[in-house]
Amino acid sequence: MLRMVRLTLTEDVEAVVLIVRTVHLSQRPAQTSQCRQTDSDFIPLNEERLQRFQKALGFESVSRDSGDSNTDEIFKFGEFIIASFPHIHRHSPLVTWERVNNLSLLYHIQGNDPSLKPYLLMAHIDVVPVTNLDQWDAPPFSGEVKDGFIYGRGTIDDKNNVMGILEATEFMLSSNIKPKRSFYISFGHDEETRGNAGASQVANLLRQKGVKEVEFIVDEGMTVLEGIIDGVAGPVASVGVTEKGIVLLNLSVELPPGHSSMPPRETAIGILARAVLRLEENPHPSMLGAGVETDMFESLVPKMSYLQRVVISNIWLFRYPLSWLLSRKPSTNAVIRTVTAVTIFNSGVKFNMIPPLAEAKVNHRVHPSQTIQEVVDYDRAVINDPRVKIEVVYSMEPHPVAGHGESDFGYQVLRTSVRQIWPEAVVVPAIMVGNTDTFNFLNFSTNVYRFSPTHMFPGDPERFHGINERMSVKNYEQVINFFYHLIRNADQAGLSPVHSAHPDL
Ligand SMILES: CCCCCCCC/C=C\CCCCCCCC(=O)N[C@@H](Cc1ccccc1)C(=O)O
Ligand SMILES: [Zn+2]
Ligand SMILES: [Zn+2]
Repeated sequence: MLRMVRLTLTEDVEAVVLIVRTVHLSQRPAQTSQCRQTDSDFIPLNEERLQRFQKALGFESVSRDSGDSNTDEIFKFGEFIIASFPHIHRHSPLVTWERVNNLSLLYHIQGNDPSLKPYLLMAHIDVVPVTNLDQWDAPPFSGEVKDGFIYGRGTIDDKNNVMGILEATEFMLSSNIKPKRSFYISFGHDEETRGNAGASQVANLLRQKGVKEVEFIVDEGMTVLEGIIDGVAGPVASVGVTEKGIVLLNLSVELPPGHSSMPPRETAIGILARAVLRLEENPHPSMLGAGVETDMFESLVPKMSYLQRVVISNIWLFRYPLSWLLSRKPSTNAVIRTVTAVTIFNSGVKFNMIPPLAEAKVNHRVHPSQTIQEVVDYDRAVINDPRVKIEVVYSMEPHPVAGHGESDFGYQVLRTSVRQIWPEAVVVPAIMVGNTDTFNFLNFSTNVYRFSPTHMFPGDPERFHGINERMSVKNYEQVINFFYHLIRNADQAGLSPVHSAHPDL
């Protein structure tokens, strides 16, 4: 249906008559949720639980490169997990668990209703290395609490999710609560190198066990964002319903070496530098309006002003100014286009020698509305220099889009659980801008969600793989309770009105 709307855009600009799509987004029903109101609804972050998280952060379970990781520390972290959660690992008859490939972990928690399809919770136990040690406000493997924040590599990627899932499951089992729906937990040990020794082996093992399908999958991913999307106040829980593809390119230029006193007009370094500059100066086009990000912006409408609503309801019309606005911040830019990061640049042998070879590594994260081939073709056209050799070292197409409607059970379980922890949050489908271990499990379900219950404010996205990775003590309590609610909600057949899990949350 179409209607005419008269708008005043600014005081200087005459009122403009626009034909706009009628989207009564402001009148959409409030999102609903449910929660039991009993003592067993809330898991307090007592000293014991906080200390367990701090100890988990103490393990230097670092993955540097494929085949180059601190396997001793990863193993010890696994031992710590096994020793710290007695109901999961020893007392409960509902749980079976095993080490996979020595370092990863797989659990099965038996529900009492075999007619319900199980689901899968995922996280990873490895972390990326630490850099810029002198700029950390607390040592990165200390788990030190400073001004209400727990510091350490892994606090947001991904020991928060590992420990949150374990605390929630342990609490449930120790409270003698038996789930109706069975679930699996997979903790991979090489996510940070995209290796095939961790989650990929867990997936193989599940297949060997005869598991063909799960109801839904939740892995690390997008987060609860506050103050990060310009013009949107309050928390926005962005749930990755798809994941960007990835292309790793090797660019190289080979030219004959020689004496630096008689240099050629161009060197391999100069040619490659120009190619890299062209890539940076010609970003891939905005895909705004072509996919999930449209659903995301439309779901944000309850948090928007009238003018913003008009813009969002008519992305087809405001695509260019909106793309320009979103492009200004790396975090929002990542949502609307394929991004390009030149991550490694190598060349040169000696001060007085013309280099025989220059190489650069380019890392693209591919928007779900594009294909790997389109990205490589675009790069080739932009570089426009046959002397630059372009090789695809690794690639993965963007993931399919998971259901995110009213009748998509997994999405509704997530949405309900988020609203119990953050009652004022709007839950929106989003594109996961980084990559996860879920690619190993895409054959098990079309309902794959990438979401971490991490509450992020401006400046926080940079902490991923960065300096001063941290999580507030309050947020860690929310993480535990989010997973606890998720496990309980997965047992519910339907949805009913929202209330928060605990007055303090
Ligand atoms: C309008 C919406 C605004 C969106 C703002 C986004 C704010 C940031 C929130 C979440 C970002 C999540 C990104 C973190 C990714 C974590 C997982 C990870 O690090 N995976 C690795 C996997 C990998 C890939 C290639 C080689 C080795 C490992 C990654 O993606 O780099
Ligand atoms: Zn991660
Ligand atoms: Zn990571």
